[in-house]
Amino acid sequence: MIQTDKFFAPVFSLRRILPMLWQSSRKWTLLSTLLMALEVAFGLAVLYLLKQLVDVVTQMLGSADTEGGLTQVLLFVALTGACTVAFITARGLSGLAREAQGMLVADFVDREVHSRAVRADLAFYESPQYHDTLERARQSGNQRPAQVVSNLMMLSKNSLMLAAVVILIITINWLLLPVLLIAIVPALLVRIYFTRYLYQWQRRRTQMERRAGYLDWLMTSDINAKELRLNQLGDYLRNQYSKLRGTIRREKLAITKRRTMVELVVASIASVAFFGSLGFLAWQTAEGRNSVGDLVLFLLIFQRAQSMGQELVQQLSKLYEDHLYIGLLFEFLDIRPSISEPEHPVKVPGVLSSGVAFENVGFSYPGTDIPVLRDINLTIRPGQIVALVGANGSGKTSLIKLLCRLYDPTSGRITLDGIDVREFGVEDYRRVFSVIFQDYTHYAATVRDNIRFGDIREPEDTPAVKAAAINAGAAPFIDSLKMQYDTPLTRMFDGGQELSIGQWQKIALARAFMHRSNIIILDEPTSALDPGAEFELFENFRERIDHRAALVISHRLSTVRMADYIYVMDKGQICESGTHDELIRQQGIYCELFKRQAHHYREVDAETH
Ligand SMILES: Nc1ncnc2c1ncn2[C@@H]1O[C@H](COP(=O)(O)OP(=O)(O)OP(=O)(O)O)[C@@H](O)[C@H]1O
Repeated sequence: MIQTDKFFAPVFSLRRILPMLWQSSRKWTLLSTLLMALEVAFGLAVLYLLKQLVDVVTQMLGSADTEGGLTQVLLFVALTGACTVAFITARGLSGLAREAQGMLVADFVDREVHSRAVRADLAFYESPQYHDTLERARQSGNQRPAQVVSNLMMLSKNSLMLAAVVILIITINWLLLPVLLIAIVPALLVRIYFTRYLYQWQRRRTQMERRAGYLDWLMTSDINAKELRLNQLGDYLRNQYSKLRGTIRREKLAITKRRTMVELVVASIASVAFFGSLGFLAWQTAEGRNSVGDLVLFLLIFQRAQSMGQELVQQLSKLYEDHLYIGLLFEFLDIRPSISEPEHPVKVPGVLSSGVAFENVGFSYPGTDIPVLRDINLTIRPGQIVALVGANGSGKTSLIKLLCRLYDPTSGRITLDGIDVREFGVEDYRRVFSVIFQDYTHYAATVRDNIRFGDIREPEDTPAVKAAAINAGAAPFIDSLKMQYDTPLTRMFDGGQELSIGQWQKIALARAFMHRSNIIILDEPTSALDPGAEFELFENFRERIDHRAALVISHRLSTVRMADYIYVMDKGQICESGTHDELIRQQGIYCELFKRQAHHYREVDAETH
């Protein structure tokens, strides 16, 4: 039963492929099917006419009316020629239709992959399994779905043609049939065995291929170029890369070698079978038990049957291979976000009344049982500026990820105006926030788009872009750029300009200011800003963010000081909270940190006074 299931498995994957084809290229699918049918019809007609031709010639050899026979022969030759031309035309056009269909389907598959990729949980991006699944989906290729159907059509075509040829061969001598099977079946089994073997090998080697890809990126991308040169890592990385590729190459070559040897043996057996039959038939003809016409037909047909059989074998094994690889694509397309939409989403309030609250929130990253956040209770009220302070790895960024619902808490809950955030539609809820993360993106796009991406619903010429740039302190340097807001950024494409890290950070800040959200979240927003720029930003921060609520993470306590309320985190927990003055009075971790940072400034003050 399992074997039957396996055998028909490629057909089952069709259930998912056919709707895909229909959705992506209805017209070309119909056209290529029609042309393929014509190709089969003309192909069969050619075979039939060929048989008739041989019969007429054989009859003519034994009859006195050579002239009448000759006219008939010429008629069949002309008909066979015409059908051959029609066959070639149909074959050419159906190839064209298949190619057009293939391109459309490939684009459709790409769109599907991208749609899953942009909706997948952040957790997928942060796990190696996700990268493996994506890499395999990519390996499987966006052409596969179209290939499966085209192969299936070719398979049906060749099966029909082969059936016709087999009938012709039986008319010569039925004993030739097992010989034909010997020529075809072992080759099929060998192909299928090696297709599966190679597939399993490739599955095992996904991580190795990805590592090689990663090393290639390290050696060739601009981001790493500086470090690579100064640390002289080039040769080391090249060696690592060569070693990996060497292992992959050797293993693959070993499989190919084995396959070639086995295929050689199988092909030799098929040849022996063919020449054995030829000898047998020649002997039968010499003995007068077969006509010369039969021998001619055998020579014409048997080789053709053998090559058709080989094509059939190739298509069957290709179909099997496509089925295996398309499974990888479906594996990726079946990824569903675990951050799910509620069945009846509650509308997110336009104006917040009590704000956001963490209630006894605990969290571990998926796939680990190490608690990154424990027992977090925290509130951000409308209009309030809240700061989050803590050592590296204390859980500040993780807390933001939870707040924006990039992850859901493992325990406790987060509420917005008292409602559990899981009751809101995900996208609606995320619109409450505008965020800049530490590792914000440098888009290879114009300055305008880099800012407008904060709220892509705004039109291209929105004045909000300039307003955001002014608030972020980015406007002066943007005005000095050659094409101001239309300057393309990064050196990835022609005419692009690179910015300094601090300038990029100002652009990212402007992007966060662009979106008219209720709460602005800034994760280390001033880490690359010069002290002057930082001072300017926070001097009238409340006006800059239009009296909205803000959550600011910073290691610079001079920044943190202006917050209305401060939470201090340590090892995943909130260990202190209060206003700056309250925390100083508590004489705890915050006070200690503040004193240490202030100490350096006092020293300078003392020296200069
Ligand atoms: N994707 C992840 N999967 C598993 N663990 C993670 C992941 N991201 C972070 N962590 C772990 O969670 C803990 C908290 O990390 P987090 O980035 O929240 O700290 P942070 O306070 O923002 O640190 P920093 O000040 O260095 O930015 C760390 O121990 C880190 O190793």
